[in-house]
Amino acid sequence: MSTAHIASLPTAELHLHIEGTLEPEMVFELAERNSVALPFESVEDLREAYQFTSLQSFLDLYYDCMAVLQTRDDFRILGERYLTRAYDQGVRHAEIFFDAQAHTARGVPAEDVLDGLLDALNAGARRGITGGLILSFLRDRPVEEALETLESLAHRAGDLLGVGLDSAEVGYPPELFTPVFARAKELGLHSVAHAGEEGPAAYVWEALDLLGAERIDHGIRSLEDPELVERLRRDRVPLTVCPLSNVKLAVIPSLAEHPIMDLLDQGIMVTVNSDDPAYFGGYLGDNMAGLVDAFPALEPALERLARNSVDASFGSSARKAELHALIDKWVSNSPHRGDLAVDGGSLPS
Ligand SMILES: Nc1ncnc2[nH]cnc12
Ligand SMILES: [Zn+2]
Repeated sequence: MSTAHIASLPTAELHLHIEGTLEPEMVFELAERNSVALPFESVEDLREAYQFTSLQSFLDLYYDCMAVLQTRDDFRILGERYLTRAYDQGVRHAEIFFDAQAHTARGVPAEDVLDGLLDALNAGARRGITGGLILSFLRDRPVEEALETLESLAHRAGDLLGVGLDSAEVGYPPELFTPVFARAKELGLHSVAHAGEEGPAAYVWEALDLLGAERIDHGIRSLEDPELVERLRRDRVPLTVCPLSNVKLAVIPSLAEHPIMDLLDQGIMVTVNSDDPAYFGGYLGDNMAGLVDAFPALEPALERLARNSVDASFGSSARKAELHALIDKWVSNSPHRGDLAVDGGSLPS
C-alpha cells in the first residue's frame, strides 16, 4: 500500500492541541503582524530548537511561541490552516484542544480564542471537515484557576464539546481536578484527560474513576498495569495515541519500539493522532505512514484504527455514519482488501 494511500485514510483526529499546529513560519508571520519580539533570528533558527528531551523541554518552547497569538483573527487563521493540512491527510472530523489559560495569562480574552477557532470550524464544516472544541486545563497551574476559566466560559458551554487536562503531567495527578470535572459534567460537557504519557498508570485510573474521563489521551503507560489493561479493554475506553509525539518527547526511544502493536493485541480501542504536529514532525497521515513503515504488520489494522477514531469521537450518529461510509470507500479502493481486519480491536496473529 502506498504512503499516499495510507495518508488518505479517512479518520477523526481526537488528540490535537491547536497551539501545537503553530508552524515556525507562522510564528514569524504573526510576530511581525503583532509586533512581538522573538528570541530567534530566523525560521531555521527556531526549527533547530525543536530538540526535546522530555515533555517539559517541549512545553517551555510551546508556551513561548504561542505569545504571537493575540487576536480572534490569529486563532481563525491558525484553525483554518490546521484544518486544511489535516484534510489533506485524510482527517474528516477534528476534536481540538485549546489551552485557554495560556492565553488569558497574557491578557487575551478566552472568548476571542473560542470565537476565532469557531470561525475556523465553521469554515471547515462548509468544506467537509467537521469538529468541535475541548477546553483543556493546564494541570501545572492552580485548580482554582481552572475552575475560574471554566466558569468564565460556562455561558458558552453550548460552543464546547468537552473539557480536557494537559501540560506537565508528573506531580499533578488527575485527582486534583475532580471538582473542575464535576462542574464540567453539570454543564453537560464531555470529559477527556491526558494520563499515562510520562505519568504512571495510577493517573489513568484516577482520570477514569475520579474525573469520569471518556477517553484517555496517550495512556501508553497503562500497559504497565494488567488490571488497568483489562478495564480499558472491557469498557472499550479509547486511547488517543500519538506515536511521533512519543518519540520526539523521548517517552519512547524510537517508532520501532512504540507499544502500539501491544495495545492492539491486548484488545484496547486505540486511535492514532498527531498531538502537536508542527513540533513533532508530522500530521495524522504522517503518523499513520510512519507506523506502517515501522510495523508492516499494522497495515491490515488501518481500517480498524480509522473506525475506532470515528466511534470514539463525540460526533453525531449521522456524522459517524457518513465517516464510516468514507472509510468503506477507502477500503474498497485498497489493495488486498480481503486481508483487511474488519472486526475486533486486535490484530490477526
Ligand atoms: N503532549 C502533550 N502532553 C501534555 N500537554 C501537552 N500540551 C501540548 N502537548 C502536550
Ligand atoms: Zn496532547
